Amino acid sequence: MEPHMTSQPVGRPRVSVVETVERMARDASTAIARHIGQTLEQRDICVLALTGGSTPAATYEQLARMPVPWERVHIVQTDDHITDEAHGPSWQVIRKHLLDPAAVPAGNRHPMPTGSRPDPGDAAESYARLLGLLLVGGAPDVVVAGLGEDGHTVSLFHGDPALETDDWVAVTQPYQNTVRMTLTLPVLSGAGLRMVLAAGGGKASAVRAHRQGDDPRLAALRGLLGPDGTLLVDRAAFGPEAPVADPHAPPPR
Ligand SMILES: O=C1O[C@H](COP(=O)(O)O)[C@@H](O)[C@H](O)[C@H]1O
Repeated sequence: MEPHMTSQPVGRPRVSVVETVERMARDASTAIARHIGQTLEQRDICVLALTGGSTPAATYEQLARMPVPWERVHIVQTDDHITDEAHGPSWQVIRKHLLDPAAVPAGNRHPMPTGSRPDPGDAAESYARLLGLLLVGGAPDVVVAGLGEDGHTVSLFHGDPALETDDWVAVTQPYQNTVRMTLTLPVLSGAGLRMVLAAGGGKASAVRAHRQGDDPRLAALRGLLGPDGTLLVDRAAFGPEAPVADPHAPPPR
């Protein structure tokens, strides 16, 4: 078994460190499947809010191979690009690595209406109405997010008004030449399981800033994780000071 480490100095955010993206995928998919099972013991359906990007693909692939009752699991998006295509690139990642291999029923797939130009504001409102029908207690059961090299998570960018709104779904200012649709902290922060996945040395500076304190660029990450969310990183994203491995540490809860 590959080593698994946890770094949690007193008063600092919880960061779980694993050696490889494969181990990250195993730990994250195990935690997600366990949370789905626990939720379905209480209710008829479970709602996963999932991000795109490259990092969670391996997690989705492992989750797709697990014995999950997908007919009772609904998939929504945390964020995506507004494009001229029918669906944004993040939905393509979720569909390719999870929905199709797991044969998630069509009625349980809820892509953001990001192709709905020319009025993204209306599209965001319609997605918020859908969430109002699906979510119990105003939050998904599980949130899986990623981390940008500049410290953003989902599509909540430092300085963007989407960080301040009470609306559940927002349209961002242009970021790197794209406008995004994103769930916001009021809906994301209430999820029972919140995991942010970060891999590779490009994320090390953002992970270090998060561990060190209250850098304003990391406000979205802090808000999403809250006191009990997990930032799960590989050794490269943690940086050279990664703690000594504990091969017996359990996956994060
Ligand atoms: O820009 C974004 O990037 C992050 C991280 O992507 P990754 O490819 O490095 O995993 C992604 O999670 C986020 O949704 C998106 O806005």
